[in-house]
Amino acid sequence: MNALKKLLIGLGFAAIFIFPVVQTNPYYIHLVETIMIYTILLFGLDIVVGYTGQVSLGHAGLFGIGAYTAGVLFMHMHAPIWITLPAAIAITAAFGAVLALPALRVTGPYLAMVTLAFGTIIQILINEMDWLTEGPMGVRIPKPHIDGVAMGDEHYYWLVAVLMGLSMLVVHRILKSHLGRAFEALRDSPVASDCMGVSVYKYKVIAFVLSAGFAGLSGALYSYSEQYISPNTYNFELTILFLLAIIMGGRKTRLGAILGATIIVMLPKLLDDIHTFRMVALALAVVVLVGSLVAISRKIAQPRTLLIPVLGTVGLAVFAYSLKNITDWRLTIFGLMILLVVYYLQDGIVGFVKKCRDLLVGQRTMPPAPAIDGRDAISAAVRSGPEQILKANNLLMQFGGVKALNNVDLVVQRGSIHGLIGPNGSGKSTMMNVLTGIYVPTAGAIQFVEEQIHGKSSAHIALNGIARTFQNVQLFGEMTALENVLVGLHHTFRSTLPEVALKLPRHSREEKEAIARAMNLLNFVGLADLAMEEARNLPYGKQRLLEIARALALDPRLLLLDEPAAGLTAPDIKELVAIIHKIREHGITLILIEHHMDMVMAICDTVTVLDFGQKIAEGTPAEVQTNEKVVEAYLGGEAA
Ligand SMILES: Nc1ncnc2c1ncn2[C@@H]1O[C@H](COP(=O)(O)OP(=O)(O)OP(=O)(O)O)[C@@H](O)[C@H]1O
Repeated sequence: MNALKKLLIGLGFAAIFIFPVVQTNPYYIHLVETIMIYTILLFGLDIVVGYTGQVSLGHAGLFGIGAYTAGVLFMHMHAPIWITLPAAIAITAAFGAVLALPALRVTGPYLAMVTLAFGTIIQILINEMDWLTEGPMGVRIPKPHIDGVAMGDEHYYWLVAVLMGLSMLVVHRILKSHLGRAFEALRDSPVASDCMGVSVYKYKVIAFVLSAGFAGLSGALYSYSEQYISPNTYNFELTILFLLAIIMGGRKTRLGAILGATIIVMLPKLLDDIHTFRMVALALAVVVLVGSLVAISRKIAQPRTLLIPVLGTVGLAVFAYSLKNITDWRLTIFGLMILLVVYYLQDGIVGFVKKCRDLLVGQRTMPPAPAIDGRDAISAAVRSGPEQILKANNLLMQFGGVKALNNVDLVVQRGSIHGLIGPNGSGKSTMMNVLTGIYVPTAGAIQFVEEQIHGKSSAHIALNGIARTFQNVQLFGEMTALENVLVGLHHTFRSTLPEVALKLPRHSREEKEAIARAMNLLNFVGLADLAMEEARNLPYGKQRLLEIARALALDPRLLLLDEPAAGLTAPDIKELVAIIHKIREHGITLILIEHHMDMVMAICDTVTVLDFGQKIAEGTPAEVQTNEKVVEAYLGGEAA
């Protein structure tokens, strides 16, 4: 974080703290307090929605659990706030775990469906369980007492402000750590995450439980703030508002959460009064009109694309001044404004402002890459293991009637480069997927080093020494090259969530060591200069090299390269071949799938040839090249 950003955050918090001193009207103090309480929930929701890319429709329910934990503990036991807040966090996080553990086992929209049902059930339960929650009557809960004296409104406001600041710090630290990188990686490419030893299921659950914890804290603070809670508050509409707040503010930014909370709290209030609404509509129209004129004059955008937002906002302003009464139109206007923002600002307001800044001021320069310390990037341990490092027996992989692998045996010698070739559809990629646990073979066994690995998860296999690259590059596009390699180094971190949140020495040390190691790995494949560039912006050839560096971060004994030269230019292929030789010199065994025959014949020690899922030949490149079956099946045209 640069000095200017720190200064702005400091000033922002100073303004929040001074607010109740300069503005003593309790109505406004309460409004800002509500924004801060919602912000805490949105910090957590952004972990699930923005970082892991899941949709939760149950955060209003979780918010309700937090509120009722505080309410019920106070009502039945007169528990003080220092008990109700931690209890709300723990109980809501536990509910989050109960929800997430089954829902996240499967991919797809299950989390959305399960959380939707959960939100509804929670509201019904709160209503029905009068013996605990007083049902529709609701629960009254006074402001917290300290030493027997009730806190004043300002003091409670400051407590909320401190807790929001702490939440922001904790969330920021988590998201900048190996945990945050795991969340982001699993959204960008779940299959690559699993193959980097970062279990998609485990980290989705962790993200959801964390998020639920923040919803619990937010709910408990809300109950003291409102001093009365009832089941109606925690409805589906509130869940949608929370989601919209993330989308409108901008995902993956703390400022986006603050902005989103401000919008969902303030917008309905602004629409209460026709004069305020007119002013807002006019200001919006002027901003959009001037912004569009600047964009068109600088040739940043086409007039055609800006027509609808300009007409929409100008139309809204005209409509505002022609209205006599806003009451009947409130919801429609609210919905239309949200639609406009969601449709036109897909990266949210923060994302839009960043884009405008980049366009008007120019892209910001890349921050400098961390230093390279010159240590060997590859650990010596990768050289160990039995002579036959991989033994696959009678592998059968059946998809319906298709036998993608039909009783294939494969033995790979330690320290060799083993080529796997065959015509399109012969089963090479299926073999990679079976070896890395993406597919569980229908029959057969795989022994890697001393362990039977068939049926084991991809993350387990990755952590036990088999790394891979992908035929279609599977990088974590929104992360930098350095962060991509750091995901590969996830297995080197031992620090726990509290250590990350409190920034304890072990975590700082691990992060420093991982960054140094990642820089050495990037240097190994010649990408050190591009360490701070986002992976999606790298040229294609460099992306393939980055995948190799990321795979090497796992300290693999066996590295599987799936068509690494596909789509590369001749100089890129030369660079790639040099890197493959270097990897082998370090003692790492390689399996190489390639269609570039000259490359396979030049660098492989042994070549296995597949055709229609069966092994038709195996031997040295020279033997394979002259094998009749191979010539017929694969090299037929060229040989002829
Ligand atoms: N998930 C799947 N479901 C159904 N069929 C599959 C699946 N994966 C592979 N196959 C089938 O298995 C066969 C082997 O495919 P595979 O992708 O392993 O071949 P390949 O040798 O890697 O081909 P290419 O060189 O084109 O990548 C093909 O007939 C393919 O359609």
